[in-house]
Amino acid sequence: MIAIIKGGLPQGKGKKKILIIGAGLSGLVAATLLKKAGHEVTLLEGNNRIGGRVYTKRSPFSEGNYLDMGAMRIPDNHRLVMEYIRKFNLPTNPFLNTTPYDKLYVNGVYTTVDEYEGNPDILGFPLTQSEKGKTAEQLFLDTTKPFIDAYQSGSKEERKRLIERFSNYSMGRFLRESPYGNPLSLNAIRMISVLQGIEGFPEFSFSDILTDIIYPIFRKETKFNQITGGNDRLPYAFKEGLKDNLLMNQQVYRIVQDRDGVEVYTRNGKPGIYRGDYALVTVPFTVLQSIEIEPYSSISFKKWQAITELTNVPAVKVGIEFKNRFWEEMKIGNIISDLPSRFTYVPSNGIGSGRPGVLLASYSWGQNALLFNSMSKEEIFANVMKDLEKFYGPRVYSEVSSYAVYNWSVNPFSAGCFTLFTPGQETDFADYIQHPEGRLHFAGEHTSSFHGWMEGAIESGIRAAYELNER
Ligand SMILES: Cc1cc2nc3c(=O)[nH]c(=O)nc-3n(C[C@H](O)[C@H](O)[C@H](O)COP(=O)(O)OP(=O)(O)OC[C@H]3O[C@@H](n4cnc5c(N)ncnc54)[C@H](O)[C@@H]3O)c2cc1C
Ligand SMILES: O=C(O)C(=O)Cc1ccccc1
Repeated sequence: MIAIIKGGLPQGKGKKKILIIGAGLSGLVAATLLKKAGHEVTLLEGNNRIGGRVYTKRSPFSEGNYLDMGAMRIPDNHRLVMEYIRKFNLPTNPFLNTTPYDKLYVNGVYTTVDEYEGNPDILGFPLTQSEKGKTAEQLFLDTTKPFIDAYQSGSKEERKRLIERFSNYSMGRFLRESPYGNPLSLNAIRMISVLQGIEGFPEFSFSDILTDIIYPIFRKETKFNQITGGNDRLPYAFKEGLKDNLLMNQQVYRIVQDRDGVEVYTRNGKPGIYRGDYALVTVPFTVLQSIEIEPYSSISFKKWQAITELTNVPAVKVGIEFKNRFWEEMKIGNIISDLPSRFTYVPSNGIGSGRPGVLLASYSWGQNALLFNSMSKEEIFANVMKDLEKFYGPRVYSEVSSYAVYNWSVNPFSAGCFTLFTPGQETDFADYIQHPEGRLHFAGEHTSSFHGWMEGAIESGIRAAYELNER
């Protein structure tokens, strides 16, 4: 795939007219590759911006300040993302996924991560004798390390069998039943859920949570980057090469395919009908549920099941700009809490600049994010500020200058944040998610092996472009 990013698709089997639905990263990658391979590409974007779930918010923050409301961190082993960043010569800086000053606010106890790691019982989780003195990570590894070791050292086939063996396990069930031994108490599982960030979706697939979240995000060795100036500079880097192919504000509501081609119907502004030989659907399946696809029988039973059942978990981000970067002088880094704000991240850009800074004041996902569905943006802001006062004191009220809230569940163009399997889905219909159906092809992070990452979106865009080029 790196070779395709560098050198383009191999020679195809004749020029085709290809309609691409969605100008998120997967659609932009596929459109760029197919256009370069000589095909006639039309990219239909329903929103008034490109990038989809790569969304950098600059307003209402002061000049030069921003917050990545969607994709914010890029693991340094996400080779496809890093290759495109190199290709477009985009500047990057380290993303502070952890800092030496990180803190915890859990069970009413406010302490540093260092203090907690030196004495985990400081958080007051009522653990059994054998669990006392262990961190959440140690307790988690006690029960999962045999799986992680087997998965890491296994061949592709062995990994597949391992995933199949535990396909019906949620993270919660795996930790409760501890199939490799070392059963945990429910209080230990609570400690793991809060501190390993899975409190929001313990009943989702054990293997998906492990490979998509715990392993990449909470493993200390993983280093992260971000694009300086905002991660949306990556999708916008594709725009120049697609300006004659990209149609904005074209929300697709109907797709009709027949033996000779595909017709795509859009509304917004001027309604449109677009005809092509093939169509690439990159929208999340949650959104695809509201798009008519005809004839119904042109889509297989398992694909319809995947479209209907695949989950796009909730997520809410709250960015608050403060006049001074008081967290720097107070030496307070990122914070994990069991309060509604859940995760707080200090900005990784403008460190030491003395300029106003935008705190990712709250990042919640799964069930934790659902809490905010019941609140107005003003109420969400007030709730998060209440939490921040516990971390930094009442100065937060005099220092605040602006804020922005983004609830991905109410975004009509994603209806959620990222895909996670529920138990059993991986073996039931995972193979059908990316399968072409007649003249319709499918891309997007949900069709990839990196659910919830830009890497997955890019991987799927390249895979789908290759498929279409070969038809
Ligand atoms: C809160 C959050 C945090 C994240 N954090 C990270 C992270 O730190 N690192 C990371 O690598 N990834 C992260 N991700 C995931 C990453 O953003 C996604 O995996 C990736 O951007 C998905 O790209 P995509 O092309 O698959 O889908 P999308 O970006 O969703 O693109 C789909 C496009 O289709 C358009 N569309 C939808 N419906 C229609 C319609 N009916 N007609 C026409 N167009 C339509 C949408 O507007 C959108 O532009 C995060 C995502 C979220 C939401
Ligand atoms: O880094 C993040 O914040 C993400 O959203 C990545 C991610 C991917 C899959 C599940 C949860 C989070």
